[in-house]
Amino acid sequence: MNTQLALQDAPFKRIDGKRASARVLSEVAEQVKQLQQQGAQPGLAVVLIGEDPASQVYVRNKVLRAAEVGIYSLEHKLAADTTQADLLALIDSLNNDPQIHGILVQLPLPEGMDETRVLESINPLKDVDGFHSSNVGGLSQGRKVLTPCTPAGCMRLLHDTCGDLSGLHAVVVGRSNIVGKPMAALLLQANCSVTLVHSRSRDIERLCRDADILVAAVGRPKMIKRDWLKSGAVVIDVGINRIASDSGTRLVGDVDYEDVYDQVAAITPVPGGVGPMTIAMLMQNTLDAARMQLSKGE
Ligand SMILES: Nc1nc2c(c(=O)[nH]1)N[C@@H](CN(C=O)c1ccc(C(=O)N[C@@H](CCC(=O)O)C(=O)O)cc1)CN2
Ligand SMILES: [Mg+2]
Repeated sequence: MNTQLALQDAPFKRIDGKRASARVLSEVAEQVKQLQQQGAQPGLAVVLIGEDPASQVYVRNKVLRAAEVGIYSLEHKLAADTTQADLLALIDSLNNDPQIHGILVQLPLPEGMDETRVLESINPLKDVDGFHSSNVGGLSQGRKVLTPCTPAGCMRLLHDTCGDLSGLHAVVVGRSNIVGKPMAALLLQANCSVTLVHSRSRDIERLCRDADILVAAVGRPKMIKRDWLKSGAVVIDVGINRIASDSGTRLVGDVDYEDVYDQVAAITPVPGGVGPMTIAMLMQNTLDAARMQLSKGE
């Protein structure tokens, strides 16, 4: 097989997630406007428990982006010592609120809360994170369901960069429920041959070297080096790792960007790659959820 990918209108190696996310947001804004002209208004509830500083930033950005695209949003900030019963009661009220089409509970939850129990309590039709087992199952069967935002954003970047992915060998590093597993399912749906590698895999470097597309989602700063990649691979770096620097801390991915740059056909930077796509795809999911519910008269 020709290992050099035919890249789609991609004169630059650096895959610009900010620019791609702005395109998604402007498409969503246009479609929200059309819904509004029919008298409908998509609504999103964002629930944050506790005071994790990174989560606070992500939630603030979600609410800001919602306002920009015309989605009505409500932010529910709960104290770190909120009981699980109170959180479940809030989710129940949002499940029954006809103005709310999307519900998102920011992760990670405070220690002691049962993440599975909480995520399973969200109405799957309003599950704009795509984490409910009904949506996870639907995704693995190739049904059209609400899909986790980060993997959906990675797919959008890959299609923009490579066009058709059929027949390519994709290696996903990391098997989390939020990224690794849904990413593997989406790549399979796009007709890739998929290898999912993880901390127990043997000879990870050899497996990675066979990748046409490599998606890194392990949370280990700069783990993937030049000699892990074949020449001309396309690399999507989902890692967001804060490391110490001269001026405090800085963000780096799971891939050693500078080291691999000459080896790859295209690569997402950190920051400015996958991250901005996560929130843009959340807006897309909220719009899709609203459309689904409005068409069912819910
Ligand atoms: N309920 C959810 N919780 C979490 C999710 C999720 O999709 N749903 N994902 C992450 C956090 N996250 C969104 O919630 C998120 C992470 C990163 C970014 C982003 O834009 N990153 C920037 C850098 C930002 C920074 O300086 O920290 C980038 O990579 O350019 C957006 C959203 C875990 N929790
Ligand atoms: Mg892992």
